Amino acid sequence: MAQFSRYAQIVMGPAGSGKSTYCLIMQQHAGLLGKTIKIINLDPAAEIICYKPDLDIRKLVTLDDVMEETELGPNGGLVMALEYLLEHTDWLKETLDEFADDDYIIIDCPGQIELYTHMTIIKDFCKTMHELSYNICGIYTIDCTFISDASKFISASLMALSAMNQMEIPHVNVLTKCDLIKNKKELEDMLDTEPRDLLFDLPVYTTKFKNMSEKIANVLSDFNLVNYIPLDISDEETISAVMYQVDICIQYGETLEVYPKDNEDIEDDMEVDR
Ligand SMILES: Nc1nc2c(ncn2[C@@H]2O[C@H](COP(=O)(O)OP(=O)(O)OP(=O)(O)O)[C@@H](O)[C@H]2O)c(=O)[nH]1
Repeated sequence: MAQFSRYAQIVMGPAGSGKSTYCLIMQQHAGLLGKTIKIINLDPAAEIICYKPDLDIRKLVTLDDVMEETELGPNGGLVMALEYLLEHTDWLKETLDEFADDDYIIIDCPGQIELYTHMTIIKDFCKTMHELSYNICGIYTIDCTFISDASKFISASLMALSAMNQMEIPHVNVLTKCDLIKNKKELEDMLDTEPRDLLFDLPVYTTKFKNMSEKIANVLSDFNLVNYIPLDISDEETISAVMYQVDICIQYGETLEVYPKDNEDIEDDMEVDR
């Protein structure tokens, strides 16, 4: 079995779901706690990014390069650019080796979900990272409006499930943009409710689809397959809670002390120290 000495998160999710913002927020949060998080941009088509990448696929290859040199369109070109990266793991390794051994890495992926739901390219990238001793947790970002009613909840859960199933790495679903939710209690209630108990809210188009949705919701409930952690970027407590969950997933033991679950824990620790 591979021995991991370094840690990383790979951030996946639909276009515009808040992947880059998540990376920036986690980097800033770690900075406040005296930890360094390095961010890798894996999107060769990215134009404007809200953080300064520490490693950037665009320095090796851009989507425009690929499209100019081949007859491929944007989707084929994106896959080819990622394949090019995997053919140049020396470049990747060289840059990663410049990071300190205890630097934590967050990898920001492109928003084309087929990359993690039915293609193997991102999975292959994770295998390469494993070979470079990184233990990786998959973060799947879902815009909180994507689960605002029962039918959206089922669709979003199936989407997250396909990524979990395809990637086969520890996985955390993060519900992004929760700062935009006015009724936080409603969100909390929804997250506390079993998927099968959300069905009363389901619009009934045909009996066939209602039956199918019920069956899917029952499977989600029975196997406790998909859970979401809310992230409100204006609330440091929720940022800590996400980090804590990820740390547990990849057994990042040291950080359990550095990223307490919430402010009460910080205060408790201070009491003990006194
Ligand atoms: N209010 C609020 N806006 C957010 C949050 N996260 C992202 N956004 C906004 O949503 C838009 C998309 O955010 P990004 O972080 O670029 O999303 P992305 O998933 O990286 O986008 P792609 O790389 O294009 O797939 C931007 O306008 C962000 O400012 C959040 O937590 N709260």
